Formats: sequence, structure tokens, C-alpha cells
Amino acid sequence: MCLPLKKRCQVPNTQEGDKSSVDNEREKYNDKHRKPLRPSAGRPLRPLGWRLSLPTLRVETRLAVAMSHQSPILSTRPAPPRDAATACARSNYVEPTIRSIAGAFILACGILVLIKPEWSVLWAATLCFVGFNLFQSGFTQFCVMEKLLKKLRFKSELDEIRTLSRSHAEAEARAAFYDTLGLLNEVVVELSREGELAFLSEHWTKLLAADGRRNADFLGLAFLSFVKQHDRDTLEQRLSALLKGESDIVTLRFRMQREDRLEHWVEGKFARHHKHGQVHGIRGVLRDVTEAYMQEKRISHMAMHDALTGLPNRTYLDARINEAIEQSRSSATKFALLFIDLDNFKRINDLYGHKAGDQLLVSVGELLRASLRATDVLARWGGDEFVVLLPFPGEIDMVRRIASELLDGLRNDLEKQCRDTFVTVSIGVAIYPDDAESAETLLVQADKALFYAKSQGRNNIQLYADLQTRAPGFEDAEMTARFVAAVKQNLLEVHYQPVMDAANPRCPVSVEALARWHDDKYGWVNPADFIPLAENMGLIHEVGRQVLEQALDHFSKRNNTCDALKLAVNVSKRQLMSPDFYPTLLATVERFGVHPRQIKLEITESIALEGIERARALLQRLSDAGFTLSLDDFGTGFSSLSHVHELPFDEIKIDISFVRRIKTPEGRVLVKTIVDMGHAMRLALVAEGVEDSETAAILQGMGVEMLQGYHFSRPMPKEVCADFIARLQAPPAAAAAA
Ligand SMILES: Nc1nc2c(ncn2[C@@H]2O[C@H](COP(=O)(O)OP(=O)(O)OP(=O)(O)O)[C@@H](O)[C@H]2O)c(=O)[nH]1
Repeated sequence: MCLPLKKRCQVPNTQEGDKSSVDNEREKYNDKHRKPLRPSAGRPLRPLGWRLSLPTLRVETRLAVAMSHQSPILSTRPAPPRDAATACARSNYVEPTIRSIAGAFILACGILVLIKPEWSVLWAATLCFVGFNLFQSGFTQFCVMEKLLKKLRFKSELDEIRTLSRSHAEAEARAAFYDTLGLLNEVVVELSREGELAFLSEHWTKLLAADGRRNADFLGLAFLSFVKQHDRDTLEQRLSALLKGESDIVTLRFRMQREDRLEHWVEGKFARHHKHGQVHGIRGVLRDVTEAYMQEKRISHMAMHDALTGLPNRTYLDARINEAIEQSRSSATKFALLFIDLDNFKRINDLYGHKAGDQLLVSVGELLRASLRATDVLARWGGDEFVVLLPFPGEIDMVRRIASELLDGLRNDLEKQCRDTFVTVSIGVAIYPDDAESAETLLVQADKALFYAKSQGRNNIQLYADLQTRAPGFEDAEMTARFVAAVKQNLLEVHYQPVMDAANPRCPVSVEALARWHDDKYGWVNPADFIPLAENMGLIHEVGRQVLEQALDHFSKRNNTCDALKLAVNVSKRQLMSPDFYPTLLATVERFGVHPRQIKLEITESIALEGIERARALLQRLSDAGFTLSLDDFGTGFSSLSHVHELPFDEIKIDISFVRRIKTPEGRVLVKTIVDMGHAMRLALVAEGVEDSETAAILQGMGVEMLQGYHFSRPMPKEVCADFIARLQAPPAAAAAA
């Protein structure tokens, strides 16, 4: 880089005399700077001056100005402080003094010739000598002046050459700089204060995929016009802040408006560009970061999104909920969290396989997304659960309406997509800040509301706020929390209580599956405590489902030979009213290889309160499928006994409250009436709560076909129940030995 510059600094076309004078001056300069000039007198000479050297009267002109000083081409030192004009002025100032002295001397000689004519030769010789010296002095002065003029001319030439070579050197340096920029992958841009392109380095056209064009075509155009519309405003704001001096460096990622229309990301780093101490514009470096950006995006997308549906995942949702909380706090607004869960999704997997299940999840995600506003966040929480974060400006009724539209819309769309199955969803809703003030608690409340929605027969919406009034106190007890956890973890157990043939007490006709809960803290919890809890919490449906599945599992694996033995399971009214109860039951029974004929469904009489027509339709389907239908708790709370005969029940189970009174005359009459009425309706009779042989005998005497109670057996774990049945069925001798 330095070589061409030096070469250009050689002095061109100088005459020999000039060259030597320059060399002389340089030597003088170098000598002067090497060591000071010392005259014989031992005093340093002044840089410029005259010395009258007597007795020779030789006027010495000492031009001590080292002209070589003035040439930075020859030396990088700065020019000496004195110039030729100063030297000239000094010589003009000295000459009159000499002339005056010489004049005075000639006048003195003339006077002496007149006074002493005999010394005239001596005086004439002295006069000649002085005249000659004056002439020599003038000539010397003339030479000095000429030299000075030459020096001045030479200096101006030098200045010219220097300016030329400087601009040439600058141009060369610039060219070399641009060549270097061309080696970089980055693009260097210079923008005017108005944002127009003033300079572009080589790869600009490559960055814009404008292959056939030259950089010059772009000069003078607005830089921002090559930035994607979406990123333009931000970049413009940041660059004008930079020009105003509000920031020193701006680093920003944005997209360029490329001719091939591909999305290319650029990282731009900009700084102010100064000239003569003024802000002249902006200088920036643009780096194509598309690949790195896409990679980062892919990684962060993977970390924040669900692989199956492509929807945001829990991590993303958590962040957005926290953001929404911040925003709601500052703007005093509310937002809702909707927990959406597919009803009986397991069944879809079981019936159609996991691939179909996956496809359904994807469809649900798409349908939900399409029904929501862009500002609503939809995430897949996991499994068949989705969560919607719904900012809402108005009343809570608005959330109800949106949730209801989602539920109906989804059901209708899925009905069209899945013609051979019926897919519904349940929705639980919690509102910030009414129901909770932290993201975590809000999610828990929404989940509770969902749980309650499931328990209400699925395919419905529950708001956490409503839950408080519908299931009061369900939050309070620690037991509640432990119970909920037990249900969620499938920790409930099923015990079995046999129902005996009244005519043959050694033969159980069925075993009733009963839910039991053992808690580490509370031990065995009485069903009379946790069943109402389950009702209040809306868990009764879930409890019913778990009991059914466990019981079917046990029943299908039984190894006794009692072929006629039936499995009796309790079905709550809510379960029965759920639209998917029937198909789920059929599928579950089939899954465990059990025939509906082997199942007895015990249904409470309150089913009739749902409207006799509806109840009949629901029950008839079950009866037609082969299930035995038992009217449970008969005699309690049934508004119209006369309706019983309109429902397709196979048997009536007399409530324990009547059986316990059987030893009193009134109680006996009451039970006898129920038994007669049942028989009149061609229904079989079962009595529960038989606790002793006397009661058993009375009931048997009345014609009750089946008996159940502690007199025969308490509810037992499956193994104990299996032993019990095996013992009953063993020949009397073996049973006695056992
Ligand atoms: N196909 C498929 N199944 C999944 C996926 N993730 C979870 N599951 C299944 O989804 C089912 C979720 O069941 P639950 O929500 O507990 O129960 P459900 O059958 O939907 O019943 P309710 O929610 O009580 O109505 C489980 O059987 C999981 O194995 C998945 O990514 N794909």
C-alpha cells in the first residue's frame, strides 16, 4: 500500500540546478538536524543573517534556511518556520546600512584627498576596494534573490505535486479499500442524510438477487425501498434516531426486498458517517444471516411448538399467559383461559388406531385456530387437551358465548369430518383476575372447571366462577384435593359384593362393583363421604368410568365356572345422559371381551325425572343391546311410581331403608307392596341391606328373588371375592373342609 505512494512523491522534471539545490538544502537540513553548525568563533549561526567579516570586509550571506526542511516528500518532518519572503525582507533591510557606511567612507576619502593630496593614491585604492566590495555585495544579493525566487517557484510546484500525489494516493487507497471490501461477504453501504444510497460495495446486487444489474444503478435510490415493508418502519425509526445522535450504533435484523422474492434476512450494523466534523450520513455493513436466522427460528419453533399439530406448546403458552397478566395489570382488563378436552378420545384411539387419533388432533387444532381471532393464543397442552388464551374487553357472558360457539362449531365440523363417529369436547374456563392471580393457579382453576364439565356428562362448558355456586365448599377440604389427585391417578379400587339367589343362597347371581378409596392419610374413606364429594366436584362421572373399566377387566379375567354370574355396575344419571355414554359403553365392553348380556346396569330412579320419553329412549337402546337394567334405590325420591312400568327395566332393587324396616309391621307391608307391584310389572326383585338370616327369610317369603347384604358378604377385593365364589361353588364336603 505504501509503495505506490512513495513512488508518486518523487519530484518530476526538475532542472539539474534545482535538484542540486534541493539536495544541498536537504544536506543542509540533514546536517543541521544531525548537529548544529558551529562557526569558528564557536557560536551557532543564526539561521538567516549577514556577517561583516573584518579585516577582509567580506560580506558573508548566510542563508541558513534549509530548503530541504520544506519538503515532506523528502522528509516527513514539518516545514521550517521561516520562509523565503522573510529572508528577502531581511536582505532589503540590511542593504541601506551598508550603502550609508560606504557613502560615508567615500565622502571621508574625498575630504582626506583634499586635505592630504599626497595620500590620494592610497585613498583611490581604498575607494576601489570598497566599490568592488559593494558591487560584489549587490551581485551576491542578486543571486540570493534569484535563488529565493526559484525556491518560491519550486515550492509552489512542490505544493502542486504534493496535492496531486495526495489525491492520487487517496484514489489509489480508496481503490485498494474497495478491492478489499469486495473480498468480504458483507455489503458496505453509505447513505446520505436523506437515506439515499451513496456508496455500495460489491455484493449489493447479490444481496438483492439483482444479478444483471450494476451497483451504479442503485446509487441515489432510497435504501429503505429495498427493505421489506414489514421491517421498514422499525429500521427507519432506528436510523433516524442514529442520525439525531440518540444512539451511536444500530444493529438490527430485517428482510430485504429481493428480486427473486425469497425471504432473506440481513443483519445491519449502522453508525453515523462524519465529514469535516459534520454528520454526513450513515455508514453500514449488511450481512446475510438468512441461514443462521432460519436455523435459530427452527430451533426456537421446536422448543415452543408441538410437533404433531404445529401449535404453540406449554412453554410458549406459559410465557404468553405471564405477558397477558402483565398487560391486564397495567390496563385493568381481563382475559380468559379455556381448557378444551376431547371427550373420550381414548375410544377414538382404541377404535380407529393412533394414526386416526393423531389426525383428529391435527384437525381439532386447525378448526380451533380457524375459529379464533389472531390475537387469541391457541396451544396444545398435551394429549387431547388444548388451551385458548382469550383476551376479552366486555362481560364474562362474552366468554360464555365464544366458548359456546367454539363447542358447537367444533362439534359440527367434526361431525362432517368424522361421519362414522361422534366427537365432542368439554370446556373449562377460568378468568383472570377473578379466579386466580397467577398463571399456575389460573390453569389449575380452568382444569377444575374442565373436570367438572366432564362430570356433567361432557360436551358442555363450565366456568370456574359457576362451579363455586354449583359445588359449594368443594375447594375447602384437604381431603378434596387428595381425592381429586386419587381420581386423576386412577387410584380408586373396585370391591365386589355378591348378590345371592334367594332360593339358593350358595349361588351368587351377580357381583356388584363398588368404588373404594384408600388414602395414605385418611385410610379407607367411607363411600358415603367420597361419593357426595365426587358428586359435588363433578367427579362422579370419572369415578363411574374408572370403576367400569376396572370391573370389566377383573370380570373378563375371572376363572370361576359360574357362567350365569353377572357384573353389576352403577351408572349415574349424568353418565347415562351423556351422548357418548352408549357408544363408549359398547366399545368398552367389547374391548374387554364381555357380552352386554353379562352386564347389569344399576340406574337410579331419578332417571325418570329427565322426562320419561328421553329416559325410555336411552334405556331402550341399552336393553336392546342386551344389558340387564336394574332400577336402583327403588322407593327413594321417585316422583311417579306409575312411570316405572313405562321404562324397560328388568328388575327393581328395593332400597336399604325399606329393608331395614322389614321387621316392623308397617315396614313389612311397605316392602310387600313394592314386591307385589314389581311382580305385577313383571320385574324381578332384589333386596339390598340384608344383614341377617331373619330378614333374608322374610324377603324370601315375600317372593324377592335376589338378596344382597352383609348377611352373605361384605364388599370384597377381587381375590377375596373370587375365593368366596369358588368356595360357594365347591361341593359341600370340600367347602366344609376349606
Ligand atoms: N393419537 C394420540 N393419542 C394421544 C396422544 N397423546 C395422548 N393420547 C391419548 O389420548 C388419551 C387421552 O385420554 P383422556 O383425555 O385421559 O381421556 P378421554 O378418553 O379423552 O376421556 P375424557 O377426557 O374423560 O373425556 C389417552 O388415551 C392418551 O393415550 C397423541 O399425541 N396422539
